[in-house]
Amino acid sequence: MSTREKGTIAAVIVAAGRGERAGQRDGPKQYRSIGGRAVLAHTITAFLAHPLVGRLVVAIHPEDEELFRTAVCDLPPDVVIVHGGATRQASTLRALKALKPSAPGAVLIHDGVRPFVSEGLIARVAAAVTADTGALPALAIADTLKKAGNGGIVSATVPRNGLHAAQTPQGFPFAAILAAHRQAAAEGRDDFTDDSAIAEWAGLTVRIVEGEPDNIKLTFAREIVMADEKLRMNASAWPDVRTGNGYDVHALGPGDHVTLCGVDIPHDKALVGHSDADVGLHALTDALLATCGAGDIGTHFPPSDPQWKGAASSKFAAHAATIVREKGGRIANADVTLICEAPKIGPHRPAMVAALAAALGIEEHRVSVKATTNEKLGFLGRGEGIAAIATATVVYPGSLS
Ligand SMILES: Nc1ccn([C@@H]2O[C@H](COP(=O)(O)OP(=O)(O)OP(=O)(O)O)[C@@H](O)[C@H]2O)c(=O)n1
Ligand SMILES: C[C@](O)(CO)[C@H](O)COP(=O)(O)O
Repeated sequence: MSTREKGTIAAVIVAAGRGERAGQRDGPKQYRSIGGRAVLAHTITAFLAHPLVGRLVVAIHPEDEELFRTAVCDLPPDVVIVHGGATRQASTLRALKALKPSAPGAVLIHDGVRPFVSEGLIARVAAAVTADTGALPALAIADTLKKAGNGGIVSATVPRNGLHAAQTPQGFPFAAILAAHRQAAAEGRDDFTDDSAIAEWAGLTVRIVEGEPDNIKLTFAREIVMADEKLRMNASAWPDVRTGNGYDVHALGPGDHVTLCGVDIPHDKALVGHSDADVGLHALTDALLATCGAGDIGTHFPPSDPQWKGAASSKFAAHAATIVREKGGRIANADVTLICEAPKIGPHRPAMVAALAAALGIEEHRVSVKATTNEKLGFLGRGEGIAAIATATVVYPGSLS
């Protein structure tokens, strides 16, 4: 058993198959919707949200680029996408090669079509990988096993003692599994249905850890239907939707432009602040952090820290969005209201929406920017400053603790 630090394990998700056994009328199974999201989006979220997982590589089919972009639209930029090969084995090797430059100590290899992988299972497999041992989650066979001959006639009852059904994620010391895959490819072996089989063939010890009955592989159409029903039932039982709000104000001083919601607008004054003083992005950063009790902007970017002097505030909002995602959250809506007498916000609204969506890694239809004056009342009305309020709505899986 090994103790692992946060973010030190790499993961490969193979999702380049054609899903022939599930039927292809509705497209490849990894992009079919279960509980309102693509199967693969659920799987990727489970790994991105896991504290131990640092690097992530996803193997997709070259023809699925568009499907992938639509299904998994808020992917952090450091996730690597590779094109898979003709077999699961070939797809895995391509993904492992993409990980080589980052030289992780250990890697978990998972089927894109096992969307119910749990945080506990990922942790259990990761903990069982050592410098010279792989780890395989598996369940002891519960049914009596029959061998059938011609015409479905039973030819033998196979003793089930010691037999297990293999699951993923399977974990390995990275260099050893990459070498084993390379050796298998060099020797023309393309018949391995899982990575443990390749490791075993190459002489690496693989230890079984307890798998999970819920961690099913969606192989046939009926399993996709059942997965959808299960998620819909869970969601109607308790959707964990959280809202957070934020407020910020900065004084106006000498200058020739203001930066609001990521957009530079010519003005006869400038906002005064340690960073670029973008009140819209500051309020939104606080709103996002508030959805998961992660403090406020000052907790993460103290004004006393010289590295944030003049910083683009999009960095702050992007960091808050990463924290939300690490906790498994999906940003459903981000809403900012700017309060000022001038400059006029309307003409810049589309650019602001685009800038906020890009900073948070979400679609533009989830972003709203509004503006109002303060009816010439108070310090805002006298043009001494600009304020912003923001509301963020985030959907977290299960109950956030
Ligand atoms: N050339 C391939 C074949 C499979 N896979 C992935 O390996 C996992 C194994 O699941 P499986 O049910 O075998 O997927 P398919 O090969 O797509 O299914 P089928 O055999 O029914 O066509 C899936 O996530 C699949 O996308 C892959 O990345 N590249
Ligand atoms: C890797 C795997 O999911 C472990 O159970 C399985 O071996 C994939 O095999 P399949 O033949 O492609 O279903």
